[in-house]
Amino acid sequence: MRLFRHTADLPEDAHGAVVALGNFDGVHRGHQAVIATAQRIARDLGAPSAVMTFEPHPRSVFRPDDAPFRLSPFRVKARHIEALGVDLLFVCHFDESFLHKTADAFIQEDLVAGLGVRHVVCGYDFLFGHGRGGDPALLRQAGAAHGFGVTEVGPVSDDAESVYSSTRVRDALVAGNPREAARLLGSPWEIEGRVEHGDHKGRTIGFPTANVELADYLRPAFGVYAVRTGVDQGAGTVWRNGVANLGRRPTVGGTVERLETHILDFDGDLYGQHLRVQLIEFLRPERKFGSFNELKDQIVQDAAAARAVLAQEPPSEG
Ligand SMILES: Cc1cc2nc3c(=O)[nH]c(=O)nc-3n(C[C@H](O)[C@H](O)[C@H](O)COP(=O)(O)O)c2cc1C
Ligand SMILES: Nc1ncnc2c1ncn2[C@@H]1O[C@H](COP(=O)(O)OP(=O)(O)O)[C@@H](O)[C@H]1O
Repeated sequence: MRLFRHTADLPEDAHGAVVALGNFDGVHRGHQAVIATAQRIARDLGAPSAVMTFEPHPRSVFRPDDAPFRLSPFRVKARHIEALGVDLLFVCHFDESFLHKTADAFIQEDLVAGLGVRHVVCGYDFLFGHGRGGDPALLRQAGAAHGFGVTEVGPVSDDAESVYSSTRVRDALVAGNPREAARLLGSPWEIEGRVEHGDHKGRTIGFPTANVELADYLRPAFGVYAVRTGVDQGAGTVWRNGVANLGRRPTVGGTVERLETHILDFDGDLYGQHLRVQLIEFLRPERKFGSFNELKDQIVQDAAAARAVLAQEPPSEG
């Protein structure tokens, strides 16, 4: 997959694509249906398949005071989209000037003059342009005038006939239900980040933890999870079982919200490395213990519980 952070001066072979448009936060099953539709049409037309997305997420520009809500920061979103087999990824920088661009100007400048789109695919509820003035009907009109096709993908639902949405995934995670989130996403939800130094206390109780800041990530239910950890190593990602605490660590007077993972049956230096942590099952809420020793006894039990849960899980992929 080739990545472009602009829509002007594209190489000739990046023109004329079939482009799926959207924010695609989480790249859940509904998003995957939109992207798959673009890929199918691209195959039929013999054109490249593409995704156009917006970064930072428009909501963080419109409502900067909202609590963190991201399911997939850009790096993770791009990895998911690449894994689907998309040829081109276009990222529009969603800044003040982009925010003021009208829907017509976006179509004219970015889709037509910039990308020379062959066909555009979007979800039924896709709104774009200043004041959310653009919708699929406007795209269809513009397509007829400029000579590109438009396909609107209707709501995609699960067995319970509920429409897949990023909000549903967020609600499941906040409710401490990572299995439901994984069902909606098609794979376990994960947090990814660089391993940072903590207080170096974990190793003194036999449970060193690789610490990752939560940054812009949505805050799921605080507590202890059975997890899979992934480290990129040349040929691919090596997945290992782990047990993690997500929260503030009230026992040691912690204030920063972070994810701390103890990797089972592992000993190695992870500082500075990129760690992927998939939340598989919620084991218990975070608690304030009377002493560090009491916490240690609980962690021994948490590790055993995680081991039992993960022994039943299929291997992680990707
Ligand atoms: C499985 C597990 C469960 C944990 N549960 C809690 C908890 O319930 N409450 C809490 O305050 N800290 C909890 N912690 C966090 C520990 O306080 C933390 O790992 C310890 O302070 C070491 O921190 P360090 O990485 O900065 O050395 C947990 C850690 C792990 C690995
Ligand atoms: N099984 C393991 N799980 C997680 N980290 C481990 C493990 N074994 C060794 N480490 C290393 O130890 C570090 C964590 O040790 P710890 O004493 O908790 O210090 P810190 O407070 O800096 O996290 C990790 O960042 C990693 O480099």
